Amino acid sequence: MIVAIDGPSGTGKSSTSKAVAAQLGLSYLDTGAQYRAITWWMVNNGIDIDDPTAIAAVAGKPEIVSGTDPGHPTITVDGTDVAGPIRTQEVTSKVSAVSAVPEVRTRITELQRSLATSAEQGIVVEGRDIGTTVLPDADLKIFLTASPEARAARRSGELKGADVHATRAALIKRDAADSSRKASPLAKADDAVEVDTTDLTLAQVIECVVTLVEEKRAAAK
Ligand SMILES: Nc1ncnc2c1ncn2[C@@H]1O[C@H](COP(=O)(O)OP(=O)(O)OP(=O)(O)O)[C@@H](O)[C@H]1O
Ligand SMILES: Nc1ccn([C@H]2C[C@H](O)[C@@H](COP(=O)(O)O)O2)c(=O)n1
Repeated sequence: MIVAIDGPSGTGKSSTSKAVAAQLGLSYLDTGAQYRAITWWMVNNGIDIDDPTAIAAVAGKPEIVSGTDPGHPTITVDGTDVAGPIRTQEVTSKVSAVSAVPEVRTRITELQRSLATSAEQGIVVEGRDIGTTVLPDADLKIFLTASPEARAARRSGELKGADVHATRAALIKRDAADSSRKASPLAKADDAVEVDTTDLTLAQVIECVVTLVEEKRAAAK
């Protein structure tokens, strides 16, 4: 069972995917963390983020390893645990530029496909282009949405004290960059089920996705 969960930032992809995977005994892969990890490496190694040619030239250098246990997801770069550093404002503001470079996407997509095919019990993979490009044959594709207001309120709650208007503007900017890049943009696959989470609690979204997975499993028997 391969489940692809895509959508803009703050729609609940990570929280939902982790919980669904844990509940159903599946592995879990946060592909955004991989793009953040390669961005962290670029920043740490002084690569000019505004120079796609410079990024492309070194895209194959860092070794990125993702742990896929939904109860304890991990991410390392060249053996260093970067779970904390990849969530800084600096990385968040630069990740769209780095992830738009085709050589970066080719590299990370290979990693994602290899992890998905080696997950013996199945896997929930979340990101922006999983249903359209990375795993177009996924058994179930979900596209989560939510209003910018709801997403900004969720993120501001997480980043205690953050201004909700600035948070809303930042996530709209990142979504626009992720949706308009040439290489594998953020998009809903034609055969994805769209779930608008604006007025749903996280528990309701998890229940909805678990039901969709169980229906797929039953239909496959
Ligand atoms: N339905 C919901 N109702 C209320 N809060 C939610 C809901 N879904 C997620 N959240 C909260 O919103 C925040 C963002 O959720 P999450 O990180 O899962 O989103 P995401 O889509 O993975 O975002 P990103 O793509 O930016 O990583 C978290 O604090 C999470 O607990
Ligand atoms: N499949 C993916 C996943 C993520 N990205 C890029 C675009 C996002 O802005 C960034 C960080 O993702 P997040 O941690 O917020 O989920 O990574 C992508 O291009 N493709």
